[in-house]
Amino acid sequence: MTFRKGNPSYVSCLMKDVLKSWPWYFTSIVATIVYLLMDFYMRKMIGTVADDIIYQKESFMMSFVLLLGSTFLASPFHGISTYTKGRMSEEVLLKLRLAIGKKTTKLSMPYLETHDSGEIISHLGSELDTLNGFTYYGLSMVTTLFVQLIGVTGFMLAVDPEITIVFILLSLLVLPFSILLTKQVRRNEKVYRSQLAKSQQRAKEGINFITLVKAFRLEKMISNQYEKALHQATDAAIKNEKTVAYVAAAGKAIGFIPLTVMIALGVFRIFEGTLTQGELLSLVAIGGGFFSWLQGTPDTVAYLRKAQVACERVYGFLDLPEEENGTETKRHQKDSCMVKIDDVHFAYPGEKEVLYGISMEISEGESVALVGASGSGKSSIIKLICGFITPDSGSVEVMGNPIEDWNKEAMRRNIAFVGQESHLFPGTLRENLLTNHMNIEDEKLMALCKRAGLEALLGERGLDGSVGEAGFQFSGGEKQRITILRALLKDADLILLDEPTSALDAVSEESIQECLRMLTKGKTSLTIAHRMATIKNADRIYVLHQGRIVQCGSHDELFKQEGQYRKMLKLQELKERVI
Ligand SMILES: Nc1ncnc2c1ncn2[C@@H]1O[C@H](COP(=O)(O)OP(=O)(O)OP(=O)(O)O)[C@@H](O)[C@H]1O
Repeated sequence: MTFRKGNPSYVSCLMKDVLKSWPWYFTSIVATIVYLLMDFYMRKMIGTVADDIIYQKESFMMSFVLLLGSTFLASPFHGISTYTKGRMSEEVLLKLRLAIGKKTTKLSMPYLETHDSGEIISHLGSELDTLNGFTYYGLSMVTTLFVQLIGVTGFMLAVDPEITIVFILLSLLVLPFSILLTKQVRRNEKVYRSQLAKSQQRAKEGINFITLVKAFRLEKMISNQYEKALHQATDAAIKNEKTVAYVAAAGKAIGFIPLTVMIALGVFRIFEGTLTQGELLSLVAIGGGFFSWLQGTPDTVAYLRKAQVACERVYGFLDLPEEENGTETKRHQKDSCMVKIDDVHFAYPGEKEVLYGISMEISEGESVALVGASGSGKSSIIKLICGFITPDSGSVEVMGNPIEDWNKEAMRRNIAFVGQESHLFPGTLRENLLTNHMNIEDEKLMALCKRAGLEALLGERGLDGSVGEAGFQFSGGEKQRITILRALLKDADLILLDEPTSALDAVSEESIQECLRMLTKGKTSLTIAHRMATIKNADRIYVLHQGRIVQCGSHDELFKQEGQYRKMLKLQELKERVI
């Protein structure tokens, strides 16, 4: 996709994309121009045939053949113009859809965490539809405007210069009038688009979190928010419809002036003997056709303004800064520290600092744990290692390379992550397990699934059975075990676990611990754990308190110290005894 960073003229970006489909675009323009010229010629010939009949000229047959010939010849060009316009629009649309999809995966995490996904859905939906309409109708109208003007002027001038000049000057009054009166359409369209996006987001939340919505009886809240956004969108759309209606009505009223003046002048000239009835008929046919086209301009200009907003929103989205990526091709430097974080300070945009001078190391093959109260910054450290967030100061090295030098996709190929919530993608069980397009024999895959306690599941649907939308058909424990197997099959060098058992009960947790042991065996791992018992065997434990590392050591070392670790352990033991 072509777009220039920071350039507000996104319409020119759309034009560049249109020009990439230049064979279709130019064919459509040429076909439209030929069609228009033939149409004007045909209109002119109507008057000539009329005069030939009135004055019983011998040229009647010839004029009649020319009139019929131009009518028949014009039609295929109209067909070619329609097809090529459609073809070009679809090509542009496909490129934009692909670019939006790709962009979504490249946006920075802070952007995705702070923006509604409804925005992205609206870019892919109604905004692209508007752009499609623009490339199909609007663009050819704008591009052929001059041909219309020149064609009309030329053909009419050939009939009668005086009437032509009066008619064209009066007709052109409609253009500035349309541009001025449709100014506020753009403002309302912006409100319409953003509120529509908001309503789509609310609807999506209602569907995605249906269990939560029903359990907490949030239906009313969600539907109120949905309705409010939808009403605001509709209000803005209605305001626009009103403006367009006023402008269209006024355009029609003003529109009759040039036509009436032309007919009056023409009749006067017929009586004067300086114009024939046929010539007036030609003038009315050409001018009338052009004028019905020009009368539609208020609608067209309003539509172009809407398309401009859609263009700004779609290309503005494509112009958003992407996740920072190193340009060098880095590889995992064996025998170097897997992770080295040195004096890192970090604050989320517009928030106060959440990490204060964090320093930690994870050597190859080590199993390291991170513990701390909720909100102490554990997940933020994982995001730092994955390159989802960038430190404000200090440095992060992953697999022997400064994180800013890594191409993030290449780096993450070496990292497997299991988070607090598991998610299955629509598709088969096999597709959910083999994310790296790797070839693994079915027997081996089945054996792993059995070890992970997924035997019953396999029996029912096999590896190629569908997991359903978002894995709704699976229990939390089953989904989490599939997620862990997915990480295991990735065969990554570094395993990051962010409380993978926090959402499960003690019984499910036990079955998952076995999967986790399979996953981390012989690998370097960093585990965030809320149950202290699960990380007792870690080589090293970092204790985080309000964004700072306050203790570091093995379980035995930390247990001997009077500190945060011991406090947390005692608190948990107490809780478990009460339970
Ligand atoms: N995207 C974000 N934007 C702004 N603040 C954030 C964001 N993500 C986390 N925070 C804040 O940063 C702090 C640390 O959050 P973090 O998720 O790292 O803590 P945590 O120790 O993993 O917590 P928990 O155990 O509850 O998951 C918290 O105060 C949190 O509110």
